[in-house]
Amino acid sequence: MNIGLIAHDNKKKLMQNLCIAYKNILSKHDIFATGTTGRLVEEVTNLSIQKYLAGHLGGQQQLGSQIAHNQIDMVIFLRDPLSQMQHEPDPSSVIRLCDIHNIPIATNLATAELLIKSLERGDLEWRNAL
Ligand SMILES: O=C(CO)COP(=O)(O)O
Repeated sequence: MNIGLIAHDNKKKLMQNLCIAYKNILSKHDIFATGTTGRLVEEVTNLSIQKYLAGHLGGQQQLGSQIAHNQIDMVIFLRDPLSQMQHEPDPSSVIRLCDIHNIPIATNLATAELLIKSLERGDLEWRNAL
């Protein structure tokens, strides 16, 4: 499965901890991430991550483009609903593209954990048949 990761600045530590906790599952999949999120996760997990540009420099659009081509099977977008920075792109375009292609997307920790566990159970295998 191809997994997309992106986190607003205030959620990057949470993304690092999530990826540490589920490193063994994530390591069996191909991970794509916006630049800073990807670098920070790599630093703490040694996972190999294909990194886009930084989110505000076009990385979010690069991820969106892959989603638009239905090439991403699951997205974890840990967004900050309370204090999103001015330079941080709005998540709505990514969420919209996921909804167009029926791609599972988690925007908070609870759903992210459910999705990662579902990966391990093979619940998303139907995406291979697309
Ligand atoms: O901008 C982002 C979320 O809006 C994420 O991009 P970075 O991972 O490069 O910080």
